[in-house]
Amino acid sequence: MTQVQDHSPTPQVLNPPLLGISGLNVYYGESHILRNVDLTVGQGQMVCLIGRNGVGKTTLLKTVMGLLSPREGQIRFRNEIITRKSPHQRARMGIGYVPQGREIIPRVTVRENLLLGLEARPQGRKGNDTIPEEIFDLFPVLKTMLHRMGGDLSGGQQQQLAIARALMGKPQLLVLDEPTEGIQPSIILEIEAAVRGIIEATGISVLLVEQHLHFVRQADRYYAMQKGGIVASGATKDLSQEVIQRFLSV
Ligand SMILES: Nc1ncnc2c1ncn2[C@@H]1O[C@H](COP(=O)(O)OP(=O)(O)OP(=O)(O)O)[C@@H](O)[C@H]1O
Repeated sequence: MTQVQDHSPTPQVLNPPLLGISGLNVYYGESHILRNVDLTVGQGQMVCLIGRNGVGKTTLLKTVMGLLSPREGQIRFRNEIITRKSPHQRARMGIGYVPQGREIIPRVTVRENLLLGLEARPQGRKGNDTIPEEIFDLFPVLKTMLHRMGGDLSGGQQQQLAIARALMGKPQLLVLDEPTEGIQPSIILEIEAAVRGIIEATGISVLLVEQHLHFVRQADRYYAMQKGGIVASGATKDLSQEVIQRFLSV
């Protein structure tokens, strides 16, 4: 397997990473899915995980969120070992998650979907919670739809709602699983711009699974997966045609 040379400074040298994954091995039953995965996300960094279908990208994100338990390895967040913490604990520590398929609740309003995101705050929800204006600055379309049912929104609008809901918990790390899957090209650009806008406005970090090259290029660094292992990594500005052709379906 070719290893792509990584000449960018490792984030650990500059700062302790916000998220540090080492030696992760994850199984579904006896199927060995993730193999010795190491990955870091620095403070304020956007990191993109690329790879073909079925290589284990979603499995890795689910393990970061605590939805799957690794057989071996360690996950650190803000310098604390979180490998055995529950998804709920991780959310309250500051990891926001937008799963593949978005998981918008169809029969409650957009407003209520957004307020559910407050459950991830350490103090949970109060009776008189409101939606901060910054959410609508990032996703103006949601302001006009607050009283619509979540299920009545288009795919692109639901994706924006899912990201906005995750931001309601004020995460330090936002984990996004293929936010542009099944979404029309003009809306992909809006989502891309919003994710960049979130990083610029809040300084949070992003770990993202993505297939669209234009979006991948917005990230600072990439990790490429094959058969459950990381086989290449580096700065996205150095993404070669070879890596693009091997790991992205462009
Ligand atoms: N619940 C499950 N039980 C058993 N095997 C599973 C389960 N979910 C996923 N797998 C297998 O684990 C492997 C990795 O799947 P995963 O969804 O992590 O891949 P992926 O890279 O995210 O792909 P995609 O882009 O298609 O979502 C695949 O071989 C898949 O068939």
